[in-house]
Amino acid sequence: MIQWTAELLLVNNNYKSCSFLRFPLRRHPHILTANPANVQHILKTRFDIYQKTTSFRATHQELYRDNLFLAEGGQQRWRKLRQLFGHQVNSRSFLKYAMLVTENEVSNRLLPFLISNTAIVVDLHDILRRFTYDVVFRMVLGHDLAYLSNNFPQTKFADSFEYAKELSWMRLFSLTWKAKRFLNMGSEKRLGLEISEMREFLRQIMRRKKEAGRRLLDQNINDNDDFISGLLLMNNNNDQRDDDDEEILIDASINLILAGVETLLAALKWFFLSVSRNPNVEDKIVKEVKDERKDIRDMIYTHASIFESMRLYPPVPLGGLEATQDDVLPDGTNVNMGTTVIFHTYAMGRSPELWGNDWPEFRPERWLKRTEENHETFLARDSYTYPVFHGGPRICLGKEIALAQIKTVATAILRRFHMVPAMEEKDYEPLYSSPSSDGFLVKVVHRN
Ligand code: HEM
Repeated sequence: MIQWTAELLLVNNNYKSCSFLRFPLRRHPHILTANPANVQHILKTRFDIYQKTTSFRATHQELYRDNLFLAEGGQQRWRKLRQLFGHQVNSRSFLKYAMLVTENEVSNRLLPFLISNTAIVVDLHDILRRFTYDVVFRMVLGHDLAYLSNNFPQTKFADSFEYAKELSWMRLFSLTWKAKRFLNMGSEKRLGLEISEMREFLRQIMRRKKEAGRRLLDQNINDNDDFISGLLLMNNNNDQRDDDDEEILIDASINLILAGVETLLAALKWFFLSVSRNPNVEDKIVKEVKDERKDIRDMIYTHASIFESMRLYPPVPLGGLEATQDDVLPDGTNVNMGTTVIFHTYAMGRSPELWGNDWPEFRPERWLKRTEENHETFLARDSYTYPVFHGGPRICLGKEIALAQIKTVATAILRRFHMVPAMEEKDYEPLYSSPSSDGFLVKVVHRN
């Protein structure tokens, strides 16, 4: 679906929006676009009249509930939640904590795991999936899931989380989900059970956090700067919190875990895949990350390579927003109220008009420029030409953290290991952490 809609846009319709794509049996028409001016229009200029789609909100209501992701942009509730999340996510203590957790998980779990599994074929997708759960869960709740380990443990939370996500998505393609929900049967019954399990797991952690009076959950690391502890701290009367507050904190955790796990996993997975397919790029990254004089922030070639892999393989390939009023896009396309405008991030990353005829090449150099003093610097693009992290008032809140985390993992791994793909090239598959994913098989080889 991602590939053929991208071709539809880039090959048949070139640069214009196409409004003929109507999904059968759906009441609302969809417009596809790969035009940065249109993207800027819906994400920023007319932000107030473009909302999360009615179908997405209906199908994902039980999973996200009335929290940041589904709250309508422009409305008071979203603004309040955005401010609350933003205050916490962008605080210095949280950033520091997020990086401490990432470094800790890399050195204590990921690297030892890879060391004990060198020279055999492993599924990097599964390893990174477990790793990202551990990192994000700890960042959000200060709790150690211990999901990445040599005995590949099951974790009820991750299983329920992934089923709940998949079943919510499947509703978009089902004509009978509302009837099944009413009758509480089949996939709807299962969805209800998985969400309850997930929430109960989080509820127990919340209670332990409160009971412990925010004592450290993990003695190895200062685990009280996590996202939820920060929110609890904002309210001095923790003990007075009632069950409603507890449910809101559970909603907030689910929203942040959903935002972080899949995207980080997809970004890491496709980064390693792209690098392993491009030995010239890998050599340059290795040279940079092995240079002991360089701080991680100065590793701009690695930084550029991360942006380049997300250009070709964006963790979130499409963004769709529904018009709440009639409108006209900058390229002249009429948008009737109720129409969903989909901006195609994946297609945009493959557009010759935006990236030149060498767009299929994995070439981090396109993100670098030389200054007059002959220094190489990073050449950023605006977030409407490169909407990988969304753009406008609703831009990804975790962008800076995510980039620092990807860089930390990338440098730690590539400094020591070379990943040799042990499977045929596969197509881009945007179901990032689906339990049914057939993985990314590699042989982990020690450098030197
Ligand atoms: C490479 C990694 C990441 C990418 C590519 C990414 C991309 C995105 C995108 C495209 C959106 C908009 C989604 C939508 O509204 O439909 C978004 C929103 C968001 N992201 Fe990220 N994200 C990443 C990592 C993270 C991480 C690690 C966190 C958590 C710390 C995070 C937190 C959020 C939040 C809270 C929102 C919702 C913002 C709002 O609705 O106001 N993201 N992200």
